[in-house]
Amino acid sequence: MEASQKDFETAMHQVKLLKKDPGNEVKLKLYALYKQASEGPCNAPKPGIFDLINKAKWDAWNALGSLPKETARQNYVDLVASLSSSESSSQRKPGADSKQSGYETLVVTSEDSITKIMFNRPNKKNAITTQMYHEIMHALDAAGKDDSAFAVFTGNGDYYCSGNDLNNFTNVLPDEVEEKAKHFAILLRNFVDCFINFPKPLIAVVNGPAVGISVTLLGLFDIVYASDRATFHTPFSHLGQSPEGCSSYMFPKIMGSAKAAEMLIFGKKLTAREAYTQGLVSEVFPDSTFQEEVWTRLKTYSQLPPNAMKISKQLIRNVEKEKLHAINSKESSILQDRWQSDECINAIMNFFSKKAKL
Ligand SMILES: CCCCCC/C=C/C(=O)SCCNC(=O)CCNC(=O)[C@H](O)C(C)(C)COP(=O)(O)OP(=O)(O)OC[C@H]1O[C@@H](n2cnc3c(N)ncnc32)[C@H](O)[C@@H]1OP(=O)(O)O
Repeated sequence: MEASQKDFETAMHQVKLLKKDPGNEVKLKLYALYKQASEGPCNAPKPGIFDLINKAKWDAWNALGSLPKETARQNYVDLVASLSSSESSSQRKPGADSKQSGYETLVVTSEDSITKIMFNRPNKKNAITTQMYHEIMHALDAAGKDDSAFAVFTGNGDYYCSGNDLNNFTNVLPDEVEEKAKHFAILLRNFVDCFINFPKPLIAVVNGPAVGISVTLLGLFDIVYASDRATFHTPFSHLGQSPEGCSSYMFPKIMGSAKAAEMLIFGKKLTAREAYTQGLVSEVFPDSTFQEEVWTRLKTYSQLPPNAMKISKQLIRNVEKEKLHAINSKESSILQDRWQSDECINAIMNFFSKKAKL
């Protein structure tokens, strides 16, 4: 299948996550393909002979001649995929129980055929920064292709995750608000798409309170285990925002529209038991034995035939995939407007002036 504009945008994000410098030759190739894919054949004036860097870039772009934009886009996506996958395989020893390097906001490990992706900003209650969104997308992409049976998300410290890091919205100058909102909407859509598309069973081990996007995404997980200390809170109206992560569709489907509305419109916080009763959580465990019980169970499940589990997950989920992509796109575009509203801007300012704690 031909690479879409969305694949192209995702690849552009992935390039920023490469840890190793791919070298000048590859960088020139990436530059040339990017220009060809976004602007078509080289139309810029040739730089002067002593302008070595710009001349090298111009030469690389010009060398692509009349290569169609779509082919350039595909080649760009393929090149980035090969750079990312060679980087992740060189970071991992085959068959070893390994902590994967290259992540700053996550701890990603592979053990017992399980890829564990742990939010790792315990001092900030695991709030998700822009960097963390990118690292999660990268980790999911790698986990979808590695030889693990399934992927598990959990949090380091007392929280599972406090949702979007509200600092993502600070330090934005008034004339940048519109552009930033557009940028975040694209990031959000790409981020949630990675969960919709994840091909293997996706499991959440909710070790403590969960807020915002870390809750809404649970509707796209296959199994959710929760400590009895966990709570589930989606304070979108308090923040002048609106639901994401496909929760506007998945939550009413899971718990019925009356219960979903209490959460998504009024921001009602659920206990783990309530979330279980409403079908968002598969099982609740006492906090004192949570880690031991859950991981023992997951290790047993991870020995089941991986292809059978993958196929079953896809059978369950794929019927609604297109619908979920459309819902994600709609939710992201509504949020793009919300982030520019006075309601939202005031709510974020209140959080940082500590007037309003959820
Ligand atoms: C690309 C953009 C995509 C956006 C997608 C849309 C997503 C939407 C959402 O996720 S909405 C939900 C956003 N989350 C919140 O509003 C939670 C805000 N945090 C709180 O209300 C509280 O911090 C708490 C209830 C989670 C925990 O309270 P408490 O136990 O009293 O701890 P502290 O408040 O002292 O927190 C410790 C430390 O962490 C910082 N922090 C916690 N959560 C966030 C956050 N979401 N964003 C930024 N910072 C956060 C908090 O400020 C403290 O920092 P400090 O020690 O003061 O430096």
